[in-house]
Amino acid sequence: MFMNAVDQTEPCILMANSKEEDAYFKLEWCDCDATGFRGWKAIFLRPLRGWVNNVSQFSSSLSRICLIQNFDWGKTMKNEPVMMPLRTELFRVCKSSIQKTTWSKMDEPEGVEPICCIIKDMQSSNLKGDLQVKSKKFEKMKHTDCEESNNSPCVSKIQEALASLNVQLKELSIQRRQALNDFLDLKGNIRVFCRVRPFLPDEICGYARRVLASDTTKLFLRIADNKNKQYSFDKVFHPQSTQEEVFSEIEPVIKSAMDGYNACIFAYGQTGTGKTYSMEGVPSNPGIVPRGIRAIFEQALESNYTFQFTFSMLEIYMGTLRDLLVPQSTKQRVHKACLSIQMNSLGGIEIENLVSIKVSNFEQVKRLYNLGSRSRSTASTKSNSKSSRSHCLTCISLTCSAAPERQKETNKIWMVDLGGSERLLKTQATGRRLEEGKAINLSLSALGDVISALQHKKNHVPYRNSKLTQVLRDSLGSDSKTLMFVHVSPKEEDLCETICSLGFATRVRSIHLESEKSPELQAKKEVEMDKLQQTITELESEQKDVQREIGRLNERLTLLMGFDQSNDVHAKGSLTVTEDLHFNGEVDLHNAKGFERTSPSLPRFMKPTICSKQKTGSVYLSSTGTRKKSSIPSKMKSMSTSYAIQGHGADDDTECSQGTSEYEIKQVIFPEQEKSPRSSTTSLHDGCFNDGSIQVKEINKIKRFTEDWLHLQTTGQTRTHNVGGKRIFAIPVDKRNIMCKQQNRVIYCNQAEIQNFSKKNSGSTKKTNLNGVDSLKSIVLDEARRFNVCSPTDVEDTQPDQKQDHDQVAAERTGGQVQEDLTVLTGTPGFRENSISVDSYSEDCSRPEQQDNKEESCMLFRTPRRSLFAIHSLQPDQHTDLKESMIHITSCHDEEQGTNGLFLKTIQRLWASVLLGLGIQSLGLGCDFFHGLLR
Ligand SMILES: Nc1ncnc2c1ncn2[C@@H]1O[C@H](COP(=O)(O)OP(=O)(O)OP(=O)(O)O)[C@@H](O)[C@H]1O
Repeated sequence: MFMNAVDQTEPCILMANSKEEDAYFKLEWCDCDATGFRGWKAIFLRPLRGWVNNVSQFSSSLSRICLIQNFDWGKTMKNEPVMMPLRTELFRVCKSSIQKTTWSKMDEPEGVEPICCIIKDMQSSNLKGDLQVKSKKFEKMKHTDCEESNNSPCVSKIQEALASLNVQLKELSIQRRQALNDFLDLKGNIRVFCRVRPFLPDEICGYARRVLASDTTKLFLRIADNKNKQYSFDKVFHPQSTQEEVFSEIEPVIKSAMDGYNACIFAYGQTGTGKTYSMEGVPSNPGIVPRGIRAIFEQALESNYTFQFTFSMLEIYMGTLRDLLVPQSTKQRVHKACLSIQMNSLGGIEIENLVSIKVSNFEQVKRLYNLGSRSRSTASTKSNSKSSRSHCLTCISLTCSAAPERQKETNKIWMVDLGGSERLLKTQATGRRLEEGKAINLSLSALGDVISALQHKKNHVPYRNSKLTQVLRDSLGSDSKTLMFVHVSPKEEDLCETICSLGFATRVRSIHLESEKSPELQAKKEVEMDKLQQTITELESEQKDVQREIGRLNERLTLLMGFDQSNDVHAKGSLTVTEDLHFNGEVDLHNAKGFERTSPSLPRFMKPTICSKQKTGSVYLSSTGTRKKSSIPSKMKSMSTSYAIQGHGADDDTECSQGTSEYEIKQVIFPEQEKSPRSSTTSLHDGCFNDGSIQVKEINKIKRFTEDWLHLQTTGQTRTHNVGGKRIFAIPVDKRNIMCKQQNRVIYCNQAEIQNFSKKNSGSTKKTNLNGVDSLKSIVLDEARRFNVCSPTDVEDTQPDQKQDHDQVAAERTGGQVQEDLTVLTGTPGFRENSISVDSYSEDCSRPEQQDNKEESCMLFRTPRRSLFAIHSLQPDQHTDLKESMIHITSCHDEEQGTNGLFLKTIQRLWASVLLGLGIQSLGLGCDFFHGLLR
């Protein structure tokens, strides 16, 4: 018996009944382990079938429970009154078991008392002690005797219970994740479905011959009167299948994505077969994308972790990547940022310059999606009056840093509405339509090759053959989940296209066909899948129970302690995505290289290089807190402008990029501010600084500055310049008041003032002296950079021809008029600040397109447009930081004027020396380096 085993200080095996599965724990006597612990340790002995793979993780958490208690069981066993803590401990270790209403004694190892008996015993016995077990489910937590006059024992009990519940939740989550993954593995990580479109109202005619028939997994095609062909799929959706039915196949993949796996969902098929209908749906009947996104948010809310989501949308049009969330117009096409596909050190794909917007609820995504869809390239074809002429890729990226059991910290779901495959001979397309068709077919064929190679587990997977497969590289294959919906038309006249589509499907699904050859294997697989499905459902309901209990205890703790315990590490379980909602709406410009957030005060040479970051892996891991690059083109156009690609006849026009303006994006993210983008200076007041202090004024100045500047851009009065390989926004000085920086201040001045100023300083060709510009500026920018208020503008986003253009402009520079004080806001480290002559901008302004307005002079601001968004999205703690930085700014003002200047300068120098030393050390240069220098 158990007692005897303990008395004899022999290792003891306990049986815990959970889910009718056997879970064994070993209680091991430990004389002295590495931590100095002496006593009984509960060690997980055997994984639950198909649930727990990581035994060491599981056992370590159990061991930790013993260690937390630090209870020497060996010493106390002989003493009956102190049996209670031992039993409490067992109760805790096997807490998942106590939820069961029935306990079986099956497979009991001889001489071992099952844990269920101990727990039953505990329920009936009236033992002394502070724990009363009153019912089978969490009664310990529910009835913690808080009637005591002194709250602290009660608080500690709740905290203990919370800690224990959190451990339990984690275990359940691991088990559920594993079960789900096993389930999807059995189903197949690459699955192919077929959806048959119904006849459309104008296609229905009495003599239409049916060429398609289907059952749940097979599609029968009548290719001649006496010849049928059969195709197998994971599932076939017949014409009457609803969007809900289709989405039921997506749901497990969404769950898997919540567990940290990448996922990719495609809609493939001939033009006009319902790809967009499946992906997007219609307002009355939404498709996979809206349903999927809604499900993601719902699951995040239910989860006990905090998630961050970003949304991006792009299209691949004739082999070119286009950001659908970036405002574009005909003119801007020259300046628009180039999206380039990069791979980080961990093999993750990132698209440099792709705008990704932090989102926190379904409505935001919906509005962004609608904006993006409007910008898609569409055209009228013979088969579809609004045919998509590109592949449209929608991406939701999920980041959850506090969940080690997730597969990846950041993962993504791609939902892809592929361009319609078409037989060019049949469509008789010419001109641009022909080119578009060719490009689509080529990339679809490349996609087929990749999926087929993955299915056959080939050594070489030809990802590089198309932009589409390059973008999706990390979401196709390995442990990613891929679903392909092949759409077919029911029409007889589309038979050839249908055969082509089904041929594609067969190719990408080949491995499954092989496995289906054995019906026994298939039957076995199905039984196993049913079991796993049941397990998942049970685990999910258990998880919900535990989460509810955690929430309840947290509330109780809050009441007792008078503050929100959700910040407490033990109460972490109650945190949900809503926590993150305050920090929404930030336009997050992807930096594929994932620069980590380095201190802006470090000189550039001290900062880790990309290589060193890749070595340490920080490139990938810090991707969420990265410096962001700006890619938004400078001008914004009102929506609804469409343009034709030049050089083609009207018939060839492809509507694309219908001018999603930044203002529109802002409206999506900050609807409450949409009426007056210029007057929304109150949000910071609403945050922390509503005391009217000087710091607040400074913040408001900066905010006004960015807002005015944004306004200028919104009204199209800015242009971009390419200087030193950097993309820079320039603001022409016109008759309206503009802001400029002079003598350490952001000031507002009008045209006349600027001209006066320019005259005073005319003739000089001095370079911008940033040392003299002002400390305020650099500090503000440093701080801004730190919070991503001022996103770095060192975007290498110009096309090669633009770079050339710039070089030419730079060579033509002559003496300027606008001088250093009407100057440049400093940029990111590494920008050749001291070598930038403001002259270039005045010169630049005299280029042909600017000459129309002779009065115009130019100002250069390296502040990107996203500043405004980022300022709005500062979190309260960031406000505090900013406030501190403003205090710093104020002190710098004093420094220049006051008597403490020398002292402060000395401190600054000392600090710089320390940073220098640290930097050198971080570069890994030790004593040898210094000796080398001295030699
Ligand atoms: N399952 C369905 N039920 C009802 N209508 C459908 C269904 N599938 C497609 N349709 C209708 O068929 C028409 C064409 O569909 P859709 O635009 O989605 O095709 P597509 O494959 O995306 O075409 P393209 O490749 O040219 O963009 C639309 O009017 C759509 O509403």
